[in-house]
Amino acid sequence: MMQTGREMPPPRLVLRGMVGVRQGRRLWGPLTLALSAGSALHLQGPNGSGKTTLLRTLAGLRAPAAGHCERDGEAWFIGHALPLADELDALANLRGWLGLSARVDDAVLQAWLDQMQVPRQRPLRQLSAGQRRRLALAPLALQPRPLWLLDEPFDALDAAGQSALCALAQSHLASGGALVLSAHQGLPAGFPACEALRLGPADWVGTVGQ
Ligand SMILES: Nc1ncnc2c1ncn2[C@@H]1O[C@H](COP(=O)(O)OP(=O)(O)OP(=O)(O)O)[C@@H](O)[C@H]1O
Repeated sequence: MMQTGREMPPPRLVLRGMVGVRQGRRLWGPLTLALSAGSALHLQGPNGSGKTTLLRTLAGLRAPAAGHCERDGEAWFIGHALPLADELDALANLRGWLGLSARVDDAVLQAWLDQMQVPRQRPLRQLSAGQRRRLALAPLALQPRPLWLLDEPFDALDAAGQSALCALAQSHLASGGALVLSAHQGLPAGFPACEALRLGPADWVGTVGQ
């Protein structure tokens, strides 16, 4: 059956003429784009090109120098700095992090930590970098939100951790979510298809997805 515009789901994210500036230098934009449900955007560019700045702006943690963005529903922003306490164990950290929006049963948290092989009763400072990055996948796995903003999510993850993230992304997009991510090393083979956006101080107008 032919779909009319009316029956299409709303885009998960819309940017209108958004410009990012740091220290008086234009990093990117103006960016004008719509990211549809079920679609993924891969931010590309060398160190310092403004990928983190854009992700933080999309998360609402930073104002753009011009233009604006609209999100359809809540977003998870998973960046380099995580809201985790080094002296608490993984279980206590997840209770605090996820409990800010809705309580998740301890049994569910424990089962997930075991499945991801993240030690749950050791202070976080004793975990490896990869174990911490696995922990950072918990919100994505345990609390659905329509938009994911992921800054270098594959950093420090081994092959099994990468596969877990690929599977999460597949099911997120299949259920109508959308995501924007940065990834220096390219994306693993199992990751869903992404549109690429190379950042720079130039006009970029596009639609990602239908
Ligand atoms: N807190 C800050 N104050 C001032 N300038 C900053 C700050 N954070 C980043 N910058 C500058 O903004 C520019 C973009 O940085 P950003 O971290 O967004 O780039 P990136 O593409 O994510 O880099 P990388 O690939 O190295 O992670 C850089 O020139 C950086 O020096």
